[in-house]
Amino acid sequence: MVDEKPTHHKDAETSEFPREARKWHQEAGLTARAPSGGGGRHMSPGPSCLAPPRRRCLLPPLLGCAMNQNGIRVLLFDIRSPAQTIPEGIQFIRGDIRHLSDVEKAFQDVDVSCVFHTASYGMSGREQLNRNLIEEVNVRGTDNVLQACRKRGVPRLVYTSTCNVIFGGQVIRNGDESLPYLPLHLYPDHYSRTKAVAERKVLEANGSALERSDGVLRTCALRPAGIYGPGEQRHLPRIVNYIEKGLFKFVFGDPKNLVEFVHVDNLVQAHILASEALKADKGHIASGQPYFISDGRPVNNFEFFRPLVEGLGYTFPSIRLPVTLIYCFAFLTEMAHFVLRRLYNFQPFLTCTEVYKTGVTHYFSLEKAKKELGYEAQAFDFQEVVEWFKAHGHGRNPRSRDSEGLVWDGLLVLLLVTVVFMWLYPVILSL
Ligand SMILES: NC(=O)c1ccc[n+]([C@@H]2O[C@H](COP(=O)([O-])OP(=O)(O)OC[C@H]3O[C@@H](n4cnc5c(N)ncnc54)[C@H](O)[C@@H]3O)[C@@H](O)[C@H]2O)c1
Repeated sequence: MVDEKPTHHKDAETSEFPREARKWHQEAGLTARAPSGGGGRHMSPGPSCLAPPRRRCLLPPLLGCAMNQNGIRVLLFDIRSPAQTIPEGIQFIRGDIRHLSDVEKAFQDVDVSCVFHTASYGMSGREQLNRNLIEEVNVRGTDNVLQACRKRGVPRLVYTSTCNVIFGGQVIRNGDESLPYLPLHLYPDHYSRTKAVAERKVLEANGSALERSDGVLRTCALRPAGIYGPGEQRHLPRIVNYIEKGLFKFVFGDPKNLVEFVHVDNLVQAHILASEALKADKGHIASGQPYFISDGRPVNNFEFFRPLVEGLGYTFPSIRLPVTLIYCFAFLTEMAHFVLRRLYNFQPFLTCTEVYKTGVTHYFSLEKAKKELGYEAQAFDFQEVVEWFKAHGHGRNPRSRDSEGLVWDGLLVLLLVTVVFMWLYPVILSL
């Protein structure tokens, strides 16, 4: 994703999507503002950018929208078309980051001043198990972006990394950017491993010479916690699906285990601040630097989702299971997926990595981001997420019958008995 020279909304009127863009504006509550000249310090998406409950919480379009609102021309490069019609002033280019020719095509005939590399693959669910694709998108894709930046003389690159580049299932409390990467074999999943490899490549590319100018490429990486917001499409629909199917019957791990999340608007703000902090007038302070980004409020993973469960009219589970038991269950599910994937590529209930990410304490200090980027996390109410789901037809019907729930309860008990049995089997044999 790239931003360019400042543009005027008049230009945008002749852009590719004028009619749809107007519709999007109306749907999303977007109000076009006069361009600021492109160098604005406070480039916030603001409440008018994409107003709940209609908007979708997807980082690339929201970031593009925020930049665009400040009068900056934006090119959105993605393999998938945006779920919503994009606003005026944003041009969408379909392409595959795995193909250098696609990436280079996106840079043609434009004077790109900053690339926000947010594309990735394999973070959650069954995606996590597709190692080849994960490697190709996250590592080769990043190589292609770096190559295109150097070749086309792009001076700034902000990479959207993840806090998982230094988390391998170990307890981390208030960790900071001095924590080392893990040896590659210790990453619990291929997504985290490839994100770490890609982040290193991005940070090592800082200071490399540009082909078309005397300048150098300046890079930095943001390491967000789990992203949420109204219309988030990766984690929340899966969770709501489990809740609605009656599968959210237990929580696991110690209630004192803490993780953290970041509202998409805070993350958008962090990206904009990071791109500014790569400029000369900020002393290139972010050059070659990683930054943890979150809401700054460590919370128990399940408690974080309590407002969603209860807000949709369901009962928050009172059963609490040990992490090791759930890990065993996840391991068996992954094995079953491995064996059956060609016949039936089902969505695993939980993967081993998801058990770590949700059940083991890991949260990070925001001090560096505050000091060097000027990042300040705004507080958000989870109720807006609940309202989004309600506005999209979710929520328990009080008159609904519980028979389906009983079937799922039965299945769940059966699964747990199987797991416990398999867990105890070696112990029984050794007696
Ligand atoms: N969602 C989270 O909780 C979370 C947490 C930490 C870090 N991150 C990072 O934030 C970024 C955005 O997260 P997200 O959940 O929106 O990610 P996502 O998986 O939805 O993917 C981001 C975008 O990459 C695009 N993409 C995938 N393969 C592509 C390809 N081959 N060519 C071009 N585009 C391709 C997708 O279409 C999508 O629009 C990612 O880099 C992710 O690693 C996300």
